[in-house]
Amino acid sequence: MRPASPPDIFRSPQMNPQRTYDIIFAGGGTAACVTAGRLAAADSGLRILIVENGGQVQDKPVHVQPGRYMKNMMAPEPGIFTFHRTTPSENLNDRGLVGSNASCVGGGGSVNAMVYVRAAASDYDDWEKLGNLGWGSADLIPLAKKTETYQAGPVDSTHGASGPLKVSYGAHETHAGRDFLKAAAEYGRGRKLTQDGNDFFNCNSYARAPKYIDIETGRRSDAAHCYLYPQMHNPNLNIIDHARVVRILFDDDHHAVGVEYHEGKGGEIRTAHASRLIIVSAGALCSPAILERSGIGARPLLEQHEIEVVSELPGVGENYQDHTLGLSPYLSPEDEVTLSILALDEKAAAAHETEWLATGKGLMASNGVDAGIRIRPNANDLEELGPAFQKRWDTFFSRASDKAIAWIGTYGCYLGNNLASAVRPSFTMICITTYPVAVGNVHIQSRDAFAPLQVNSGILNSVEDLLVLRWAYKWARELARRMDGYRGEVVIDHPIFPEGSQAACGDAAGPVGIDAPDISYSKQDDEAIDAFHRANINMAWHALGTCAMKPRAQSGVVDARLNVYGVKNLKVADMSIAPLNVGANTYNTALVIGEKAASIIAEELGIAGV
Ligand SMILES: Cc1cc2nc3c(=O)[nH]c(=O)nc-3n(C[C@H](O)[C@H](O)[C@H](O)COP(=O)(O)OP(=O)(O)OC[C@H]3O[C@@H](n4cnc5c(N)ncnc54)[C@H](O)[C@@H]3O)c2cc1C
Repeated sequence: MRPASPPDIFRSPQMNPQRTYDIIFAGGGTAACVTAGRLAAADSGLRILIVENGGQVQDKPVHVQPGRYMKNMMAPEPGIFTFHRTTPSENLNDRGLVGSNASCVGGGGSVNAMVYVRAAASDYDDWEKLGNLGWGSADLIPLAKKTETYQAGPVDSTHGASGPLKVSYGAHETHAGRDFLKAAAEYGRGRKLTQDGNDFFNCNSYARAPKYIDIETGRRSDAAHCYLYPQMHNPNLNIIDHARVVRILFDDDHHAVGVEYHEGKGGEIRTAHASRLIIVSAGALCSPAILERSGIGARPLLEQHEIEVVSELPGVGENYQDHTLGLSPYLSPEDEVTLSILALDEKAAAAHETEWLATGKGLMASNGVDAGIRIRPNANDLEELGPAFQKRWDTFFSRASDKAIAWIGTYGCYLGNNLASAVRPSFTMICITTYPVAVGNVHIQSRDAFAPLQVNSGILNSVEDLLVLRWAYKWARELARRMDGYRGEVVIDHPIFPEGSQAACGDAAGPVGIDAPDISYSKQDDEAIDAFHRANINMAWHALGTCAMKPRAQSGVVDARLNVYGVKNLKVADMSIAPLNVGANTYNTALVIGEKAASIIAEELGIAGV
């Protein structure tokens, strides 16, 4: 059935007075900006519309000044995130977690921590083995290279020289980053320092942490500013912001022909038409919701909400994965100025902003993350991880030497659950578990596009994931205790160890010696660590997998050309298509998916030069 009313899309001043587009993007986040930017640059005649839930970000300090990321984390400006409360789970002390996605042009890339970590080559090879021809590492690494101008070291077979995004170490190095690498070099535990921890193949070496910050300007380097906005002189490229897509519209032959969206929160419903293609790109939490509201999903769910079934795909919203985020803050010397100040003290932040405006340097040019390691256990570590982890190791990790069990790094500021603790200078050890066993799902609870989604994170449903967190907590604590700036633990953000425990936390006058014995943990101490994680752990906001690129018979939602099964002219392009997890923060992979989508679409539409 064709939509009845004609589209009305003249709201935005940038709008071109056209009523039908060639391509419409439902969601204007990371992948959408890459794909739309590439296509618009290659064919300026292509009529493209992006319908984005959030607002514009161009040159806004909260988005372009890297240090403002801290404020976004501790007290975000209203409207730049959509938060999703997950269903409480007994594995998380009956807590629901807070999932989030950015809500602005550029999506996660406009608000994220700018940490540059790339997947393992074997992650993409595993995707290809599922039947996704053209999605192996040999195809995707060149696309990762294409995204970047690598300012952090030599350009080589995986790092690019002329891509839109600038990647550097930034113009400000935190004490925590320096101390981490110094302690790691001496304490090491069999691991070495490397110049490049992000070549897709190297794993288990300490390294400086590159970031999506342009060393020349000190600005965040993101998909909106580097791919999309440079094309906005083109009147055929249009964005409607503050517009939430309700659903995709289909004709009688199941061709996607338009999108229906709310103009503003609860505002009028409008439609826009596309003659060639619609691309759902609303991120792993919201893309499945758009599909379900459009009649694509599991039949029982659609019928429950009285939605006409257009394509029965039970995999929509399933296979939801993320990483698990463990944070343990440590006290720094009293006189240390850390990034926390940018979130806590607007006057101080203003002074750092002035420096940033004049020089592009200083605290405001930093994301606070200067060192880390994609870590893989050795024989001793495996013994510590214990027999319950062994099967996971044997069946998953042992076969691929580039797969890490966690990324452990340091933030030069307080990141914990108790804002009041942020006033004392501190640094934080972060552990992101890379391939949790946990798999959850996300589904609509109503046809209303503003109704909360039902999100089951699955986090800590498996004991193996708890064991990795326990091991990583201890490992990170040993390193932290040897860092020059260590002055003890921020006790409230650590496990409550039993009275008399050798593992008890507290203030310290300074670091222990490099050769000091490691802390010995009793069985009760281990239980305290596990209890702490169940009560405090969150997800890393690296959602993926909910519109998985897999064969339809295996609960897949899109094929290797990103086409949604059972309908025509409809693709999905964002982190939701990742069929399996990647062992890294997900921005780099989202960019790669955007590039891959651009090349697939260009090929199909006969556009050269993408
Ligand atoms: C706070 C935070 C910090 C992070 N830090 C890092 C990091 O340091 N390094 C890293 O590698 N990764 C990081 N990530 C993850 C990374 O940013 C994401 O994986 C990536 O941006 C996902 O890209 P995407 O295209 O799949 O979706 P997104 O970039 O999330 O884009 C989806 C877009 O769709 C829009 N949308 C949703 N629903 C609708 C609708 N119904 N109608 C219209 N528009 C809609 C959203 O507003 C959003 O703009 C972080 C993520 C967050 C949230």
